[in-house]
Amino acid sequence: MTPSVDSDWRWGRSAPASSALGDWLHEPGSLTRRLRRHCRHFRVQVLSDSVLRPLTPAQVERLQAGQAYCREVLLLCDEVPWVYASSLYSSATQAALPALAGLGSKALGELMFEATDLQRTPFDLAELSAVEYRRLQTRAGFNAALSDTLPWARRSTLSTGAARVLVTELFLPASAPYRNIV
Ligand SMILES: C=C(O[C@@H]1C=C(C(=O)O)C=C[C@H]1O)C(=O)O
Repeated sequence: MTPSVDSDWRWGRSAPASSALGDWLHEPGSLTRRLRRHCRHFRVQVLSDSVLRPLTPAQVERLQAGQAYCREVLLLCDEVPWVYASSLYSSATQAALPALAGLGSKALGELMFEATDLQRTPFDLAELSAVEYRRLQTRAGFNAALSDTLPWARRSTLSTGAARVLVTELFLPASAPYRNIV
């Protein structure tokens, strides 16, 4: 696997103030839990769950050293893709949180947000260009047509005990933030 493409997105953006988009991008709780409130049927589609190599220097810095695993999913609301998410974690995290290996179609958040000591770093935001979005779709193997607004992503590191997971979430064009739904 090549390093995850989100490492070269233009991070560090500020979300539009007092907007539905800003509200979703800064959701501190489980995104899965919030999405479920808007869907009759919610599901996780696993796109890939594999060993990632080589790591980019930025990823080595944010993760513990050693081998890294990358899980990529789509979160679907009533069969419409609303979020693309990638989760990067090291072999040390895999050892500290063995349930990560067998997640399958269970949402990562339903595991991580059970932890009473869960901590989250501040959100880093990016607005993707049409080229970056198309490149991600091609590599990750999903199709969710762009609309008239460019999609926004957030990333932060979730940690519990010795486990730490770098979670990147991209709100896809059909999702609530772009339809002024909170
Ligand atoms: C971290 C969460 O889990 C969600 C589900 C994910 C998965 O199943 O891989 C990844 C990122 C999140 O969008 C959450 O619910 O906040």
